[in-house]
Order: sequence, then C-alpha cells, then structure tokens
Amino acid sequence: MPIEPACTPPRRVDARERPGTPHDAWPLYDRAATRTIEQAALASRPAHQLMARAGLAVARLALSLAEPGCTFWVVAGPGNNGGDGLVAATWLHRWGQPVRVSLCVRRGRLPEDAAWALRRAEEAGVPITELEPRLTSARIAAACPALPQGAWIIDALLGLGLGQGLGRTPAPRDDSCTDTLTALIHHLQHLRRTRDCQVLAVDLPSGLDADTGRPGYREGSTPEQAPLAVVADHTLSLLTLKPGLCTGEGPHHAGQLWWHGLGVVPAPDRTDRDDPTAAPETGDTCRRPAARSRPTAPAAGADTAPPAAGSASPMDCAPLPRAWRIPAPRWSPRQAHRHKGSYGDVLVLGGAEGMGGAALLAADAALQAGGGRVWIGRPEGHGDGCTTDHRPVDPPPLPQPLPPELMQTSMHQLCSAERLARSTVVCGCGGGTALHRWLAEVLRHAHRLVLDADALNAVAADEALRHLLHARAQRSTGPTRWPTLLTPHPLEAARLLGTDTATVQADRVASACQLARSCSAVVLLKGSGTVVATPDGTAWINPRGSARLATPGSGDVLAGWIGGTWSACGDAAAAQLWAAPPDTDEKRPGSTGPQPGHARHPAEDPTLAVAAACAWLHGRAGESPPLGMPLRAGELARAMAALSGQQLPSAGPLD
Ligand SMILES: NC(=O)C1=CN([C@@H]2O[C@H](COP(=O)(O)OP(=O)(O)OC[C@H]3O[C@@H](n4cnc5c(N)ncnc54)[C@H](OP(=O)(O)O)[C@@H]3O)[C@@H](O)[C@H]2O)[C@@H](O)CC1
Ligand SMILES: Nc1ncnc2c1ncn2[C@@H]1O[C@H](COP(=O)(O)OP(=O)(O)O)[C@@H](O)[C@H]1O
Ligand SMILES: [K+]
Repeated sequence: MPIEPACTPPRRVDARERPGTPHDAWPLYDRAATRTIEQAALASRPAHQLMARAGLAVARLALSLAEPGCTFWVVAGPGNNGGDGLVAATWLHRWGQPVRVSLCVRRGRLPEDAAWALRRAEEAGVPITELEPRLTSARIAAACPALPQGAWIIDALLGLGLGQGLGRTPAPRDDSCTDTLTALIHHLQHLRRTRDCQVLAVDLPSGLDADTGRPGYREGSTPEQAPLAVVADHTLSLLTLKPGLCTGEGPHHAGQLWWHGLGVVPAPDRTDRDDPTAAPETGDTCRRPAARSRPTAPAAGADTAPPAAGSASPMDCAPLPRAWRIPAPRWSPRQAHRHKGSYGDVLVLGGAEGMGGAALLAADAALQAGGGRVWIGRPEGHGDGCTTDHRPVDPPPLPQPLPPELMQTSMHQLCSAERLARSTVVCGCGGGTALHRWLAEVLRHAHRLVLDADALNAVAADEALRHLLHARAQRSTGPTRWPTLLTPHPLEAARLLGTDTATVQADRVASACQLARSCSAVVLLKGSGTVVATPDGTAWINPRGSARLATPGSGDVLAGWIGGTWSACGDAAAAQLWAAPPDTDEKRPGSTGPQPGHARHPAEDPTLAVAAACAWLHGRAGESPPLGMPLRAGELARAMAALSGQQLPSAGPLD
C-alpha cells in the first residue's frame, strides 16, 4: 500500500499569536483522551494510515528545519513512537538525505504498525542498526553512528506509551531494552551538548509524562533512580497537543513546539480538518519539501473543506481536553471620554516591615496596568517594633520614596467596609504576619480580591479565614459578585492544600483545579507554565514566560498588574480581553449550554479573563531578550506596559 501523505505541513504552535487579533485556544488532551481519539481514528481508517501521516509530518519538519546536506540520526524505540521515526527515516532516505537508524528493540517485539514501518524502511534501503538490549552507557557510543557536528537527531524512543513504564518493577524482562533506552537518552543529550546536534522529538521528548510535564522515565526502570527525559530543541506533537508539553518542566524539555493533527484533530482555526476530497498521492510521488522552507499554515481555502455530511469523526467521541492553552489577549484602547475615576480604586495591602518593596512593586504595577487611583496600606509592626504599652507602631518608611502617583494611608482607613466594597484589593504582597489581623475584614468586604503571598499563608493557617473565603463565593450567587483570585506559587499552594511542593508540581493542572475547588476561587498557580483554574475544573495553561522571571518580586508585579487591570476593566469589560469563541461546539471552551464537563472560556468569567490575560502578558514580557539574564522586577511592569501598548489595534472600531 502506498504511504499516504499528511494533508498539511506541521504547525508551529505559537505562530498565530499575533498582537491584536482574536484567537481560538488550543485544546490540550491528556494521554487517556488522546488514546480514545487515536483508537477511534485507527478503527475508521485504512491500516497504518495514521503512522504514515505521522512519519511524513516528522520528516517534513526535520527537513525544513535542518541545514541542507545535514545528517539525520533516528533513534527508534520499542513501540509505535519508534514506528513514526522509521517512517520519517524512510522519507528522508527517499529524498536523498544521509540518514541512519538505531533501533533499540528486537524486531520481533515491535507492535504491528511499527513492524510495518520497519519493513518499509528496509525495503527502501534505509541503513538500520539493531542495538543489543542491554547496552550500557559505556558501550553505547561504539554501537551508534559517529555523527558530524550539527547533525539532527530524531528522538523516536518513547511517546505516549511511557505511562506503561511508570512504576515498573526493578526486574525487567531478559530481553528488555531498558538499559539501552537509558544509555541512548544519555548519549543523545551528550551529543546535543558536545556536537551541537539538534534534537527533534517525535510526539513527546522521550521520557516526558504527557499529562504532567514531569520527566517520568526512570533509569533502569527502578523507581528509586532519577527520572530522566530527553531535552529537545523541537517537539512535533502528534494528533493532539498534550498538557505536559506546556507546564512544569515540559516547556524546557520540548523546546519549540509543533503540532500535526494527522487529518484527525482539527487546528483551533479548523484549517486542518481531513480533506475527504484529497486524492492520495503514492509514496513515490509525494512532494519533497524545499530544504529550509519553514512549514507554514496552509493557504486560504486549502484543506478547509468540511467533512462530508453525515461522516462520523473520531473527534465525536473525544473526551474533554484536560486544559486549554491561553491565547494572546487583546488590550483595548482607552475610550476618549473616560476619567481617572472610570478606572476604579486599587488598594494594595502589604509591605510590612522589611518587605515594603513588595507592596511598592505591586502598587506601581497596578498603576501602570491602568488602575485609576492606587493606595498602599501597610500593616503596623508588632514584635520588635512594639511600643512598651504594646500598641502597634507604624512600619518604618518604604525603602525608596513613593512614586508621586501612589498614595499611602493607614490600614484603618483602607480597611473600612465601605472602602473595601468599592475597591479592587490586592492583599498579601510582603504582608508578613502583621497582615493577619486585617484579613477577616478584607475577606468580608473587599469587592474584587487578589490574595497573594502572606495573605495565602494566613488563609492556609487559619480555618476561620478559609470559611470567609467560601462565604464570599456563596454570596456571589446573587446579582453582586465577590470574586476572589488566589495567586500562589507552588509552596504557597502546597500550604493551602496541606501537602508539599513536590506533590503540587507532580501534577500542576490537578493541583490548581483541586485548590480552586477547595477554596471556591479562581487560582493562578505560578511557575513555568502557569495554570489558571476555576472551581468547576476548567484549567488554562500560560504558554508564555521564561526563567528571566525567576527573580524576587516578579510575582508581586503580577498581582499588582492583575489588580490594576481588573479595576480598570471592571467585570463587564474584562471579557473583552478575549475574542468570543467562533462556534458553539460544546466540546470547546466558551460553548453555552448545560453539557456535563462544560469548559469555561475566559470571556465567560471576568476573574478568569483577567488572570489569564495578565499571566500571558507577564510571561510575554519575560521572553524579551537577553534571555539568559534575569529580568529585575523593578523593570517588569514597564516592559508589560510597553507590550500591552504594542497590542493596541492601530485603527480599531470605536466602541
Ligand atoms: N498507532 C498508530 O498508528 C499511531 C501511533 N502514534 C505514535 O505512537 C506513540 C505511542 O505508541 P505506543 O503506544 O506503542 O507507545 P511508545 O511511546 O512507542 O512506547 C511503548 C513501548 O515502550 C516501552 N516502554 C515504555 N516505558 C518503558 C520503560 N520505562 N522502560 C522500558 N520500556 C518502556 C513499552 O514496553 P512495555 O511496557 O509494553 O513492555 C512499549 O514497548 C505515540 O506517542 C505516537 O508517536 C501516533 O503517531 C499516531 C499513530
Ligand atoms: N522559569 C520560569 N518560567 C516562567 N515563569 C516563571 C519562571 N520562574 C518564575 N516565573 C514567574 O515569576 C513569578 C514569580 O512569582 P513569585 O514566586 O511569587 O515571586 P515573588 O514572591 O518574589 O514575587 C511568577 O509569575 C512565575 O510564574
Ligand atoms: K519521542
């Protein structure tokens, strides 16, 4: 049977994030959902079609990324991920590229699709070496081809099948390829470091958990050994985009993310639907892509034909995505007739003794984000700062003069019920324990509330405050909402959940959802691949950001920026940060109706809208050059302001 070509080239996942345009969101399907879609697709299609498409998509991407004449080395594992790699090698070989394959399993153990791919590769004359099952790191280099500088390695060792390997017993079968797999992963990392080799991972960087973004492969398969996963320069995710590629350690391991739906899963803009009218080309006539012509979205009109009436799609049975990728938000220009009162009051409560800078950073960010009037309230000192009659004393002056636009007043004045009720309150940035005594009033009366840092620690430690948090949510069932956003980093989330940081990080999406549910609030779990979750279990992952943001105070800037944006937008306009979803498909966020598992679109929930938009902008600001250097929190708000300004449409409609 001829190898049928993929319908479209692979898609660069972030290619559509142009400023000022509305976006659909990428759904992120976990392993179980992907398997369901895959099984439905396999059942309704000719044998081997999906693997043929997957392998061709890999080959096309590899060739278009690599320098002309470059050598390709495909490392093929024991399952269908290896099969994808073998099909890719076959195409590269047919296109006259120097390609070698190292197969790390005995051929008799390959599953059916991969065995078919191996036969095809051998018929085409691809040079293939079968590696011994028990190769150690000391012997691996001699067993693998000597690669020239700058060669490309196609990592097809492990994909979605890794889950079966988790928790294996320490006694693998005699013919297990576990040792060879381990040695190969180490070897290709070594080549990437020492010979400037580029790694293109097929579906997932081998060893990465598709659901959580954790390295899940354990060396030698013993649970005690360190988890291991390939670090790739590019990853082509097949069929679905997986949450593990977007959060935790996933982005570090994945590198630049690409995606191909194999004609089964449509892209968010629906241009990748299977085109039933496309005539299958034979393997020999399939077009060879031009070297270094980067894959682009298909031309308008190509591959956009809807499926024939009545034709069932494997997507019909698709479970809900586990999460969604936050797309680029839209920032609207200020309307001409507005005045500063139109943008609301922001109260930043925090900056206790020794931590004044945190409140200052948050307040400055609130101002730059567009909050109308911004006040700082600092809790009084206790402990060493107490007077002899035990009255609290004012905190010492701030570390630097207050920016002239900011106002400072006493906590007593700011925490009156009436004042709190008409303000957006950002509480906890550098609050210390001194903040604790004010929190009950804040939770009872603040209109829109962002709880950060020490406010979260106080809630974690105080059951009564937790009850007040729930009470806010219950009061919100009426016409007036009392929305709350929690912005914990993983340790703060762990305290709130009564667990440890490692447990939170082990499954960031699940942790954020659990916390949102248990606190009846929207939760923004910070860190690489920030997760924004709602109490109903909808999770959005921020694809933006870099370790440039791993600097003290950058979380305070985010909290303040959220407060300023929320105050300026109000609940009604927050939804305008997002384009309305283009259709009413109930499996997509933004759909209406009572379907079970309905996922919330940011446009439906102002708290989610503001949190997701600000997380995106904060992350985007953290991607500015120079990437290797930290971005001081003091410079972050200005970078965010510049970016949101760039996103203003140059000539938008008057609204
Ligand atoms: N079918 C198709 O047409 C399509 C398939 N597609 C592709 O298939 C991929 C999924 O294929 P897959 O299910 O075969 O899983 P894969 O990741 O290759 O690994 C399974 C093998 O690894 C082994 N293994 C696992 N962990 C281990 C460990 N710790 N240590 C040692 N061994 C371990 C495991 O061994 P076992 O547990 O069975 O003993 C088994 O042999 C998917 O990611 C995508 O690339 C798509 O392109 C769509 C079309
Ligand atoms: N490696 C990273 N990749 C992406 N974002 C990061 C990374 N490290 C930190 N950040 C972001 O920087 C901010 C740090 O916040 P936080 O830990 O609260 O710091 P602080 O308390 O000092 O303000 C969060 O928004 C977090 O998501
Ligand atoms: K892989």
